Amino acid sequence: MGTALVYDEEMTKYKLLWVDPACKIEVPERLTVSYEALVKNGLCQRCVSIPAREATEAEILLVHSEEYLEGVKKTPYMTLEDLKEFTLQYGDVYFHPNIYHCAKLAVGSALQLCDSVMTGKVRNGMALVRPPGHHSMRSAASGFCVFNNVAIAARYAKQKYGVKRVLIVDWDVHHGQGVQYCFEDDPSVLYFSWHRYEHQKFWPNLRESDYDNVGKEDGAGFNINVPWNKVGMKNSDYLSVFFHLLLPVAYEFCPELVLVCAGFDSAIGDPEGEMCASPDIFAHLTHLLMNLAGGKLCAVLEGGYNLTSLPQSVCQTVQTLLGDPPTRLSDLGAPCESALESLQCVRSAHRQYWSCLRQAAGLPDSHVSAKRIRSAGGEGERTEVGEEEKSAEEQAWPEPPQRVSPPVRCALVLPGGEAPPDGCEQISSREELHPLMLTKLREHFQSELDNCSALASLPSLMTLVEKMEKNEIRNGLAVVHSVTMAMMCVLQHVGDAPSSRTLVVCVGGGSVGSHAREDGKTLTVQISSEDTEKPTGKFYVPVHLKKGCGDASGFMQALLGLLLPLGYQYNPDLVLLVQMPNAGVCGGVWQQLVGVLQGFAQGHVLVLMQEGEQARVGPTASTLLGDPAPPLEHPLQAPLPEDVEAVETLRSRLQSDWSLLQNTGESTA
Ligand SMILES: COCC(O)(O)CCCCCNCCCN
Ligand SMILES: [Zn+2]
Repeated sequence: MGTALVYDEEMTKYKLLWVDPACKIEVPERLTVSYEALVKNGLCQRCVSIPAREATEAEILLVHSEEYLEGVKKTPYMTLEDLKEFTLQYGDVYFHPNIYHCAKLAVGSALQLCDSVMTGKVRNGMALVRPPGHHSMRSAASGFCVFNNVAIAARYAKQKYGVKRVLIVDWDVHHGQGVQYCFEDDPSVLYFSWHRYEHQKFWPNLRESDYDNVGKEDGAGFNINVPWNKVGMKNSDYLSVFFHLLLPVAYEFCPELVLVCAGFDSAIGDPEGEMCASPDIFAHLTHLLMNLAGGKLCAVLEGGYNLTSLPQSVCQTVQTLLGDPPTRLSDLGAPCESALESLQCVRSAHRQYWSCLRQAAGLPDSHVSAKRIRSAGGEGERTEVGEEEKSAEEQAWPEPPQRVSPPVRCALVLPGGEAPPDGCEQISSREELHPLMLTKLREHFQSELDNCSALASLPSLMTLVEKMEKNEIRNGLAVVHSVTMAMMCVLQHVGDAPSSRTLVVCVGGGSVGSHAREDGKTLTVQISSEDTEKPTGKFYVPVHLKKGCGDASGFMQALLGLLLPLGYQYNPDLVLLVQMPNAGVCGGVWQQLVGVLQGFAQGHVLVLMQEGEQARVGPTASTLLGDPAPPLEHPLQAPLPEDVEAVETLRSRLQSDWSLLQNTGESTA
């Protein structure tokens, strides 16, 4: 299934007609440079083009009041003076004779996108629209917004398709107060927003944009505000909030549709955000949301005012929606102190609503200290010399690297005679194993080697690895006689390269062999129900879950809160995912794991399975081919206290080596 792109150049045909410093950044060129970049990068042509349409009045009234609509309806016929007069009643917004028409097209574009995804015409998509929407309220325009495109789309999806749970992720750098007001008492719509806040000193300067606004009445817990109290937030700050807050809650919420208020003023260079995240961060934010809701994701443009970083960010988002592998993010450091304080405040404010946030017993309740932080204005900040002097416009950043999709997406090594699933290539080679490799294997696997079939698939496996190294193949799956033998072969082969870094993920118990050396060429994370005898080290992380991989919530907690931060910070060039014999991992979680891991190493994921576990070849191959993992069962049970304890213990032990594991501020230590 494809990716929809909804765009109509009519929405470029309105602009600011008078002097207003607050509004001059919202220009038609925002849309044209974004669309032209999609065309230039050949992305537009790969999308399914869906026409915009005008929203009907009934659709607009899903969110807005009659009197507000009646007022806006008059603007096409207003003189310039009347338009100015009409505008004065609202904040940081302007009207134009054609803006009502464009606002209806913006809503209609979001609804067209929604229809295309909900009817299965496409898997996901993006609507490039203006005027944006997330600030507009039931009876008021605000912040360049006239109608609340995404809020209307959420109500529309619930009404027309009976969607029971909608997740709205607002990564725009401003708080979408219009969306918050719309759904704050509604438990069927989970609204998540991060936003520049600076202790209420930043627009729209609302007390209710702070982290302690968790929603009201039945909606308590379903409104998540992450205030950025400092500018200069980076990729690691954004990813930390995804790993330690948004993703665990999103998986527990188990949405049937994901809507993104895709504002790109949170990227580097933007005059509004003054943040420092690179445009390719949106490739990863999109990727991390794509396995929710069976992949049903609708991204609707909100803000973004730097005409260089905006199109780059739009292209990064669309390219991920199309299934291209995200770029590798290098030198991800620790989240900054201010981000950690905000993260900790939000987690503690929401702990009572989400079982995934239930911390290990006994950890200090950080709420009180957070109050102190808020009043004190949060000292102790990122003070790289020189960053302050540069204005947003003066910021420089590298063009995001090309994201090339290898000619073959997925290749399989299967036991003799088996046919590969549709869409996959099969690899079988008759070459002999390299003598040195044979010697190495004899050292460790004398007994197995007597069984001649033990070596059968290894030459093919080596060929597969070589093709991945040459980027001829993106990912692969091998069904072998012995996964530990195959693992050693692969690591022996890739280990020769000087700078190779392999993330080894072992699902299930059993010895992972001596490869887990401490030279940094591998980082092994083993998730199982066994207490492995190997001690935890910086490069060997045994995650002991009471029910091993059989318990979805424990596994997801380990995946999101441990494996993802470790993997992103390690930044491997290959991911080796090993299903140990009799791992007992439940299907849904396995496919989530296969899906999420493809965000690393430009998608170079190699899955090893043992003969006899063939049942999983089909589902694994479909996820490797880019099909979204099916949703986990709803509701996700609360993680076992022992599992919470185990993950927390590992995090506190490892976070000095792996700072992306941090999710609490020092200030409460
Ligand atoms: C949904 O609209 C997208 C948006 O969130 O980017 C709108 C921002 C309005 C910003 C209003 N203050 C501007 C002050 C000028 N420095
Ligand atoms: Zn914004």
